[in-house]
Amino acid sequence: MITFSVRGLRKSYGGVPAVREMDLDLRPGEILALIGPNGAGKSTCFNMMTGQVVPDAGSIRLFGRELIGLKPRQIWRLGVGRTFQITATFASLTVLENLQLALISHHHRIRALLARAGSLYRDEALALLRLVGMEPQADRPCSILAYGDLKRVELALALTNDPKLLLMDEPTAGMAPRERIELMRLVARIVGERNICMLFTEHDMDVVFAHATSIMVLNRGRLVTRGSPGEVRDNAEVQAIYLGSGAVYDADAVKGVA
Ligand SMILES: Nc1ncnc2c1ncn2[C@@H]1O[C@H](COP(=O)(O)OP(=O)(O)OP(=O)(O)O)[C@@H](O)[C@H]1O
Repeated sequence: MITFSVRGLRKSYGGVPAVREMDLDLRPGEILALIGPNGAGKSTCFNMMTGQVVPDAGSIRLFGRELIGLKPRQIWRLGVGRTFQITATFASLTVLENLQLALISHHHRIRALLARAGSLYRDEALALLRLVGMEPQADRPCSILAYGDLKRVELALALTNDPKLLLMDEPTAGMAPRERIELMRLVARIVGERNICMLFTEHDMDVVFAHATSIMVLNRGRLVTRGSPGEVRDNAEVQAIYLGSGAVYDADAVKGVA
């Protein structure tokens, strides 16, 4: 069964192609890394999938339903969850309140918010915080959280719409190596348990090769290759792109992956 499929996706800015003819399929349980040097087109792909950028051509389907033409909010409601490179929580609200707010929005209950704010979706919010290991910090303001903890709150926020596809834009950026491993293990567990699929961009090759089940490489808007971590590691064009771009491509990062 295919959860998410993209065909012939294209986007140019001022006549300059940012993404040319992108195709991909995602199945439940799959964790696909979208990698490539700066300017390869990764963010543009992401933004088209979430409805923030309108493609010039192509098709983006979730369970066969066309997403192009829908507003970001409609796409979110259909089950595409997203985290951002920059953490996007309300700093003055507590961890629990942030989760409740997202759940209130998901259940179309913003108007009821003023009347019964404190108790709305509290149990559901606590369950999601438990899932990401943040329940003990539920009552702390987000502004005083450690960065890694904030990323886990963000992951919980991305799960409030019960996503079938989770999009994560550089999920581990700014995190310490140990925190990166922990976050990605948590994500992999959630993807497995909920039988959903995940697509992520990432500059850290340690994270990509350790956690992706498949990898897609873009360069200047063009698909270079797609395959298992082992296949991508051995691809001569991929090695040339990374060595030529000056981007970090640490051969040790992929040792033992085949
Ligand atoms: N809003 C925009 N207007 C004009 N050009 C854009 C716009 N957004 C992206 N581009 C161009 O499209 C190309 C792809 O950019 P994109 O941000 O998708 O790449 P990326 O792979 O995400 O890069 P990075 O790793 O640096 O985030 C680049 O040449 C970029 O300059």
